Order: sequence, then structure tokens, then C-alpha cells
Amino acid sequence: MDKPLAISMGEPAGVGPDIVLGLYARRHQLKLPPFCVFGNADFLRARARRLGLAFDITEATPAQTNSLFETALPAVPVDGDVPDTPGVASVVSGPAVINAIAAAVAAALAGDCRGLVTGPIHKGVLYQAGFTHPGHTEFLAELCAVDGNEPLPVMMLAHGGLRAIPVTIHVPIRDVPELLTTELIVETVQVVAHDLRQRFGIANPTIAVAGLNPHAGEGGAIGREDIEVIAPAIAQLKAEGINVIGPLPADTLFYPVYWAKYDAVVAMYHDQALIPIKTVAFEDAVNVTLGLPIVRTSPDHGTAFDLAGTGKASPSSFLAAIRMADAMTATP
Ligand SMILES: NC(=O)c1ccc[n+]([C@@H]2O[C@H](COP(=O)([O-])OP(=O)(O)OC[C@H]3O[C@@H](n4cnc5c(N)ncnc54)[C@H](O)[C@@H]3O)[C@@H](O)[C@H]2O)c1
Ligand SMILES: N[C@H](C(=O)O)[C@H](O)COP(=O)(O)O
Repeated sequence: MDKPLAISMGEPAGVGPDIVLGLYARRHQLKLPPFCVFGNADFLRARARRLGLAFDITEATPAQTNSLFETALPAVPVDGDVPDTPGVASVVSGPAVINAIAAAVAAALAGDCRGLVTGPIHKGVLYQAGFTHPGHTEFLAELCAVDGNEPLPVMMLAHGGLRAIPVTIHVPIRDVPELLTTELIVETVQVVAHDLRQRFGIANPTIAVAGLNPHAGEGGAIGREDIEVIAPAIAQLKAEGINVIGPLPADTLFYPVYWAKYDAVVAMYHDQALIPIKTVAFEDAVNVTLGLPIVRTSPDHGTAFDLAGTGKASPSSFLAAIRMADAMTATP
């Protein structure tokens, strides 16, 4: 039998734990693969009671998960206090949130879990607790480093054939032009092409690359990055045999008739990539990190404090994230 999936509990004041508990309650109906939650069992029990969910939650190791999953939710203990205060975040739980991610990654790297689904974190609260990474994506790269060498982590939001990738991620918009280099664009597209082949079974992916400026710079009249930074990257990638096209005007690139022609769209900054996909598929899109030695997926939504503890949060993106991690790691 395949190893279990790991789920990191994410921000305890958010909807992540609610959704995981709700999905576990429906595990038979949904035919869910076994998973263990890296997080505090007492906290999970308290949240389950609050939501009116009655099942056992038991401390366990990944190795015990498959045999327990039928009868109890396996919770892999992590260090740190976790208060059950839905909608009210506390720096107190920061260490436990961070430890849960680190322990789940270690289990995936060790082969004890076959992939990782991360519950949403609240970045602002974690920064207050001393978290030094912009988000999971960059933290995962550090955790996966070999001899101090970090892989380039690439964020991809995916829903069916729509796959959107930002080259720069969680950075202030004013810093984007400085951070965009030909080298970064080349490396990002190389990772995308590699992982679409290896992890998504797309033999020769077609990748569209967006421009940075309106109308991809209008021939240099509205900004020169498209000509001076992005176009050379595309030329280099083409010379390497990667099927890449661009820089294309970003405003029309996501018109379904256009993006349907591409296996992925590489955009220059976070909102350029994520607004289109969250607009058409917020309920079902999945955030997947490319470039890592492990599989990591996540729901596309955040902590939704306004819904935490109510049981009203939609589980569908989290479920899609579990299904994607399962599909990417299951033995054929
Ligand atoms: N995977 C992650 O870890 C992840 C992803 C996105 C945002 N975040 C973080 O979450 C925090 C809050 O971000 P935000 O407010 O911009 O986005 P959000 O996704 O938490 O909420 C945006 C809106 O969508 C609604 N919503 C979110 N999830 C929902 C669900 N499952 N069902 C129904 N409605 C839902 C919320 O109620 C809110 O109105 C930030 O710190 C952000 O960085 C984390
Ligand atoms: N940018 C992501 C989104 O909006 O869906 C989200 O913030 C998660 O990022 P990490 O996976 O790096 O935590």
C-alpha cells in the first residue's frame, strides 16, 4: 500500500483545520487516501468538538497512519502550544505552525509520507512570530536544501488545463522590475517545463510567457523590460528546445481561447498570475510547488478568519489539493 500523505495543520485560527476535520469525517464517501495531520491532537479534538464532529483523533507516526486511518484521525505531534481560538490568531501558535511544516517536509523527504498538502498559514501572524520566509514556497526550498544548495521553488496555481506561474512571488510590487532578470525567467521556465514533463506527464509542454508592461511594452514605448529582459530569456529557452512563446500581453493572455492553447502561463508577478485563476476557479484551484524533490500542494485560499470555526468554509480547493497530491504520488 502507498505511504500516507502528510497534511500540515496550518494556521489554527483559520479554516484549514476545520476543512481537514470535515474531510476526514467524509473519508469513506470521498474515498480519501490515508493521511496524517502534523499538528497538536488536543487542539484538533477541541476544534472537532466545536464543529460537532465525533470521531477519534489519536497521536500517531506516519508509519501507523494507514492502519489507523479507518478508525481514527492520525495526528503527528509537533512542539508548541496551539490555542483553539477560531478567527483570532495568536503569535503563541507560530512555533507549532512552523514546526508542523518542517516535520511534514522531513517525513516526505525521508519517504515516510509520499507527498505533502499544506494547510493555509497566516503570513502576517507568522512574521510576528519570527518566520523569516515570505511563505511556504520559499520555506520549503530551504527545508529541501542539499549541502546548503536550495532548489528554485516555483509557485503554480492549477485548475485543469489552466496553470499559472508567477516568476516573482511574495514581493512588493515596486520591487518587481528590479527582481526580474533574464536568468530568473529562464530558470523558472526550465523548472516548469521539467516538472510538467516529470510530474504531470505532458511530454512537450507549450509555455506562454507574459510581458511585464501593458501590451508587453508596445514595442518599447511603454517600458523596456519586455524587450531587454523577457525576450532574451525566451530566445535562450527556445535555443534549449523548450516550446515557449512570448512575451505576450498579459491582459488578453488568460482569455480562455488563448490560454487553452498553452499548458502553462508564466507571468511576471503574483497578481498577474493569480487573479485570473482565482477569478475563474477559486473554489477548485490548487497551489503546487514545482522544483522540489517532494510533491507539495495546497488549497488556493487562505485562512479565511471570518469563516473559521463555523464549518461554512468550502472544502473543495483543499479536497482538490489532496486529490492532486494523491494523483502525483500514487503507485500506478
Ligand atoms: N496556502 C496558503 O497558505 C495561503 C493561500 C492564500 C492566502 N494565504 C494567507 O491567508 C491570509 C488571509 O488571506 P486573504 O484574506 O487574502 O485570503 P483568504 O483566501 O483567506 O480569504 C479571501 C476571501 O475568500 C473567502 N474564503 C477563503 N477561503 C474560503 C473557503 N474555503 N470557503 C469559502 N470562502 C472562503 C474568505 O472568507 C474571504 O472572504 C493571508 O495571510 C494570506 O497570506 C495563505
Ligand atoms: N500566493 C499564494 C496564494 O495566494 O494562493 C499563497 O499566498 C500561498 O503561498 P505559499 O504557498 O508560498 O505559502
